[in-house]
Amino acid sequence: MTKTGRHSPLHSMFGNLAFLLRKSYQLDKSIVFATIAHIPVIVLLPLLAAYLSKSVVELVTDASDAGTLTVYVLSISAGLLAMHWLNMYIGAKIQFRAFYNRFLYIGLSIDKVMNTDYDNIESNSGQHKMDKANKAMEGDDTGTQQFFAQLVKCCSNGIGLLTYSAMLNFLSPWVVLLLFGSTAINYAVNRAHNHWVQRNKDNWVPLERKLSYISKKAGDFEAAKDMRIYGMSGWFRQVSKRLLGERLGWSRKSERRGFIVDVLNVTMTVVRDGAAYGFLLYQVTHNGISAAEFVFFFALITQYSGWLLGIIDSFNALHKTSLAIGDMRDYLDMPDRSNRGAGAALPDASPEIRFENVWYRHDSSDDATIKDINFTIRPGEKIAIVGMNGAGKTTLVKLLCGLYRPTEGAVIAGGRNIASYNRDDYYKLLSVVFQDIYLMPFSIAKNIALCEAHLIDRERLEHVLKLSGLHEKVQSLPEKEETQLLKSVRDNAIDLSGGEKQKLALARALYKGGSIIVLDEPTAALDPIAENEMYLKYNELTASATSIFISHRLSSTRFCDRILFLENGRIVEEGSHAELMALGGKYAGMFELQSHYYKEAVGV
Ligand SMILES: Nc1ncnc2c1ncn2[C@@H]1O[C@H](COP(=O)(O)OP(=O)(O)OP(=O)(O)O)[C@@H](O)[C@H]1O
Repeated sequence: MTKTGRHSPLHSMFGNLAFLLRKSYQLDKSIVFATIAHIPVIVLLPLLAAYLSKSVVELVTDASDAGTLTVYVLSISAGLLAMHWLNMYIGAKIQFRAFYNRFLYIGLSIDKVMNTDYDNIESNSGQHKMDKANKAMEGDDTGTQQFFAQLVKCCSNGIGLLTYSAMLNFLSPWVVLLLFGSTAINYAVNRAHNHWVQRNKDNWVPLERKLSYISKKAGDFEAAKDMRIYGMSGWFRQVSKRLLGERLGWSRKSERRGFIVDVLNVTMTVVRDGAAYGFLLYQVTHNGISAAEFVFFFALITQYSGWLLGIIDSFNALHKTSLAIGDMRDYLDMPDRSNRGAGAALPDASPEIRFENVWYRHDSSDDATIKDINFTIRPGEKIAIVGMNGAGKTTLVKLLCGLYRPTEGAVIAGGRNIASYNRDDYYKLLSVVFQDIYLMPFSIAKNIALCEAHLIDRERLEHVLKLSGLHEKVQSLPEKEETQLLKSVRDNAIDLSGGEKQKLALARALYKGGSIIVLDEPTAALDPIAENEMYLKYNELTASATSIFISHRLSSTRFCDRILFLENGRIVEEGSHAELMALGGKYAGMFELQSHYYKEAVGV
């Protein structure tokens, strides 16, 4: 949808600048000091040069001797050279620190993405905020890196402008008025253009996100098989071409407007300078100002337009920077609704879990995914949740984990609403194997223990490797549990098969030793022998924990104490395997359907 309506940024320009100054002062004081030191140097440099020209003309017209002239010129030139060196030194220092600062902000963004509430980054609005914020941090030309250079330019241009205005006032206030008035017009035009860009960003940021997804996926090894077998490359190219076309359409609009703004700026500058020089010549011919004064004022007027253009450019750049910083703040300030402060004490043993009238609706959906769910899992009880694809099983697990907050109702663990626990404390209770398994380019040991090598409990590691069925495989590798994973990142690494990854994820959950164990389709990729071994060991795996087992293979539910059958977000049947079979309802129907093929195969 195209949006061209006006909407104001949430943060004011000065609010954003104050934020960045304050934050940068906390993170890296030296950049703030370098910025302050750079401003007077930039203002004094051209003034010194103008003064040098004026003095030389004065000495020549006063017929001073060559010796005085040489000493004078040499000393002012030495001063100028020293100022230039200082200017370059501080400029380089600011550049380097700004680069470093940008990485500090990237660090803040990484902290945010890793720590903010899960639903903040899963939602479309959260993703959108993250994309816009990343634009303030990705690359040398972005808000967080450019801010200090632009601030230096803006302040030095501002101070230069005031100083030169005061001096040109001696020549004529009309010159100052002419120079100043025309600048105000330039500024207004540029500001309107920047606002247009900001207002319309929402039209192209989603396009860029899609384009970036396509370029990532096209080069992603994981997608390489499907790309080839399903001949997706032509289709990808078409989608990419269409998106690029839309994106270029917006670029064209923006460039066209930018071009008109540039033409206006240049025209105003030429007219302004022409009028000022004309006035100066008139003063020479009619009011008899001296040659030295002419040279001095000429230099001032020339530099004045430099300050003026500089102030327009740097103020506009600062304004752009501020908008980008506003985007970053919108993202960094995204509030967490979960409890991040002191929370209730965690239960000592495996807790009772209760869902009380729980409803959940995804932001992007009209219908609720979870509808008025009520159930209790006793401490240490083993529950199976079954149901068709999309019934809401994983959503239920995310609610239990506190990754989603119920739209209505409450999830109770250990007698308390889980919202009353500190969020990160509560996570300590949980050992979860999700369907999508996340491996990192570290050793197998680190992938299981998720900590530095010296902190790994080796006995525990060995134990969980055996329990998860991965021990034999690990022992067969030359470097055993120190074998590195992810070939796409490390040369000396290996990749695990789908089933081995699932075993590793189980080992990770067991190593953590949470008192609530949730296994979401943990056997989907296991061979029948490995699957059977896991069922046999299930009591040992989940000993002393309250556990939830989600599976489509209904044979697996027999070792659970109770089964919840979920359909369209509601629990429609509940009981032990025997009870549900006796009921002859949906569970029994599904079980019969699955076992039918096995019976047929063995001729039962
Ligand atoms: N982030 C989301 N935004 C909108 N809808 C979602 C989101 N995540 C899941 N859904 C929808 O919620 C419904 C339940 O999804 P869920 O993953 O809980 O099902 P499931 O029972 O675990 O399915 P499966 O057996 O296939 O794993 C689905 O219809 C799905 O499309």
